[in-house]
Amino acid sequence: MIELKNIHKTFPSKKNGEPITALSDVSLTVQKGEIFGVIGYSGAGKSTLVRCVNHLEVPTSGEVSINGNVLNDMTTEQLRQARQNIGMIFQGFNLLKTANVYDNIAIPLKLTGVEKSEIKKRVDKYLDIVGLKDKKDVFPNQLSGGQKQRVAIARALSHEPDVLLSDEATSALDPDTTDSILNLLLKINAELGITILLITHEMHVIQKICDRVAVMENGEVIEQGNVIDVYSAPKHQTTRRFVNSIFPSDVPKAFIEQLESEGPIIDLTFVGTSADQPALSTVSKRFNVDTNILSGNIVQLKEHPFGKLTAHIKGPKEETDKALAYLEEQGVQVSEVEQGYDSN
Ligand SMILES: Nc1ncnc2c1ncn2[C@@H]1O[C@H](COP(=O)(O)OP(=O)(O)OP(=O)(O)O)[C@@H](O)[C@H]1O
Repeated sequence: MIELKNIHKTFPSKKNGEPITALSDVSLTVQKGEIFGVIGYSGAGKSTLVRCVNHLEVPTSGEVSINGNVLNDMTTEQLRQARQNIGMIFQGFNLLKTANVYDNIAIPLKLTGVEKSEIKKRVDKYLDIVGLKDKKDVFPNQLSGGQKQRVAIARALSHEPDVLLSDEATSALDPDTTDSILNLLLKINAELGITILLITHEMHVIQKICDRVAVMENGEVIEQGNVIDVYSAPKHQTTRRFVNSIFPSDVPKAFIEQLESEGPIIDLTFVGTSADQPALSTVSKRFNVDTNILSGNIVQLKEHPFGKLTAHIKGPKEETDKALAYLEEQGVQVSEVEQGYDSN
């Protein structure tokens, strides 16, 4: 379990001005065995946060603990040992260019005192897990970006950590390669039970593999929770922007404004099995309203379908009110789109 309590991090300003606050009172708990994602725009403080977890950045104040061991209190030697339990992968892979794949994994193991026969066993085991058994003798410049990241993952796993930190590990990869690396992280989490804390600026990464998510802005966590809850009822404006970004509306604002005079425009969010229910179609049969779908899409969250429709409900106010209440009873999240839909 990773526990961050009231973390503050400031950096001295380069021009002797005010110190830069990168993290402000951040508290997070990542449960053992889960995949936890931190999302935010550039400069939100994500990298600083993830680097505080293994004390690559030492927090200005606040406490970091892994499996109950508080990193702040540790001696240099204790911290070195604790870090072996925390693997990390990076956007830029950080491989040794002059060493082949085998040595990229073997050298760090040798430096931590692992025996030669054990090193061979581990390199073989983890190259097999990442699907690169046949690339042992190859040098990094002969590998694709996805293969380089697989080597980096094997290197991190070879220390047999409980925790894997991922700092934008798929940001430099194309969409298909990103998906294959995300599938590999899912496999590692499921089969080896490794807890994963990842940071990203891509919603796709969150929805594909994360159980829980925290949203960061200006060095603060502005919202956190189960991915399904945060996606279906985002509270903060920035979270809504992220969620809307996966459902870009192609309905012209002027058209929506024109329709609004004849009845509400609503966003309907479906979670889990209710995504398959034709709730909207029953509404026009039960009540004196006409429904018209303006746009819609369904995405797959880690385990559940999650859909959003923008629809126009046309009819007398008392009937449209009843229709909206009925939809909510059916487990559909309904929110009225006011003054035209704006995906930003
Ligand atoms: N070593 C440093 N010295 C001074 N300021 C820093 C340092 N590292 C980060 N910062 C500042 O702290 C803030 C948060 O940066 P951080 O890199 O953690 O954000 P981020 O969300 O990871 O952004 P990005 O996605 O662009 O990497 C920024 O204002 C940044 O300029």
